[in-house]
Amino acid sequence: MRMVVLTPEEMGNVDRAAITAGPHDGYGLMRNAGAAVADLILERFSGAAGVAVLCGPGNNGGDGYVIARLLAERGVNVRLFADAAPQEDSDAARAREDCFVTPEALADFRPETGWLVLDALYGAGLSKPIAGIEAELIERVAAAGVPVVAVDLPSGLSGLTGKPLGSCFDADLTVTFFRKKPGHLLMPGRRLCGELVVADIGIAETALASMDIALWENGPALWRDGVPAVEIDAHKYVRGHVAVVSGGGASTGAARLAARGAARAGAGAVTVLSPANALSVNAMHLTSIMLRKAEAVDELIAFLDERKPTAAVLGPAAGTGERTRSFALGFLERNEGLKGLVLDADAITAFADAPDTLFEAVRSSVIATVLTPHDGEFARLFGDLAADASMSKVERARAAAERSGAVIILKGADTVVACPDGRAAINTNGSRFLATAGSGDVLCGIVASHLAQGMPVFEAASAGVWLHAEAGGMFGRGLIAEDLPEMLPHVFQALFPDDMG
Ligand SMILES: NC(=O)C1=CN([C@@H]2O[C@H](COP(=O)(O)OP(=O)(O)OC[C@H]3O[C@@H](n4cnc5c(N)ncnc54)[C@H](OP(=O)(O)O)[C@@H]3O)[C@@H](O)[C@H]2O)[C@H](O)CC1
Ligand SMILES: [K+]
Repeated sequence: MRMVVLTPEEMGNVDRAAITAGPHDGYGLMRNAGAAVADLILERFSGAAGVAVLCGPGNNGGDGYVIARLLAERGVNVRLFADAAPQEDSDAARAREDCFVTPEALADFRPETGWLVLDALYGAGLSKPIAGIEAELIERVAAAGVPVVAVDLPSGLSGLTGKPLGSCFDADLTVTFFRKKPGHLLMPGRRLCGELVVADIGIAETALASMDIALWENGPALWRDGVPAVEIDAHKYVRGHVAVVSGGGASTGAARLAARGAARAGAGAVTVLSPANALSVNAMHLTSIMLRKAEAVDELIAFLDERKPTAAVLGPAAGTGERTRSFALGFLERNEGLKGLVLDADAITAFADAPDTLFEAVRSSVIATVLTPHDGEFARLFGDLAADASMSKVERARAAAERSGAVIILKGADTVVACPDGRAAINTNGSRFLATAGSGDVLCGIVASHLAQGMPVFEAASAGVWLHAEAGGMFGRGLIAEDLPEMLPHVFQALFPDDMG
């Protein structure tokens, strides 16, 4: 199943639609939410000496009152801490009335060893930084190192951006409802949530039917059907031909890593395009991958006319000068044969002084273009978006995609893929071991390979990011970039077990 991600605002719309459709009213959903969290606490923290429930003034606090009552009814030692009473006649007010545990002042809360803290201060309605006594209390809990279970979101964390607004709980377990929100998946939110559980609270799947869904957690369900099958009568050029541009004599490894990634990801043929001074070093290290001299753009054009590659990679250690700029524009001017282009690293930096030149070329090109910046490279092309701290990583990537006309792979521990049409995916299977030199070069090759095989661009980019991360995670500690292409067959075998033979 595709893993839909809802913004807090969209979740509010779903709540309202579900309440209108029935059978649960708002208090019914709140009771279901509270029951889901209480059950998890009983299951996971049965050894706790007690549970300190911290309630805020809104519906997140309302969930807290339900949880406090249910746990107390089951014989758990419960202390309840709350200051402001919920708004009269609200669901949270009903939950407080139905809760027989007497509230104590938040200022009196002291974390106790062996107890669990249940954080129901703020959730989706966080509207400003947490300050005053609540901020102090968050610091006390962190200093005591006691376990924290957060309702919906760790209080202080923005469900939209994944960034803390002032003080923020660092939870061991976060229980959210119906669907994940961007703040659960974007860093540092993903880390601050601890383990994330999505609980069913009785909202029907049909609540999503009328919504314009444009954000997903990246995973095979998003693109698996688009991965081209290898037909029984396939020949190598039917399986796509990827061209990878190499840098000069002392910087050729990056292109070979991309080329190897492209080959292992299924392209039938791969050619490295090399300047004259790097031909012999490339020749010494390539076997199944072809090699061709392309010193200047006329040689590139001749190669494209003659060999008709279906996708290309430009950027890894290619240099930031005129050759790279003219190659990028040369690729983008093609109107037949070439279906996809991945621009990375030096091909991004090469346009730092003239981003509009690149964007105009991308927008007027028929070639599906993917840009794969890390944060530093992103800032070189999209300085204003990078500097806008109010934007989430998803919003930044989407705005950049819309402006440039390219699919953006904004890399990091929480890589975001964004399409000019607004679709976006947040990647969550990233391995910390991927932080190694050359890893991004392999990613370019994998993405280009899928483009070369005819996969649509958003799916190709999302598949490439996920497969690359999965390969890194499967290898684990000790990973170097050379290992990534070699892990791909294992990743594919796990993903397509029927594809053997
Ligand atoms: N998603 C679902 O299906 C369900 C969600 N539930 C729970 O409801 C909360 C969202 O509830 P909401 O009342 O909208 O929001 P909060 O409880 O998070 O907080 C709103 C109140 O808190 C005030 N506020 C916000 N930030 C601060 C702050 N930093 N300091 C002080 N006060 C703050 C806010 O004040 P305003 O001035 O902004 O109005 C509100 O008074 C969701 O997270 C779930 O836990 C349902 O229970 C079940 C269904
Ligand atoms: K919370």
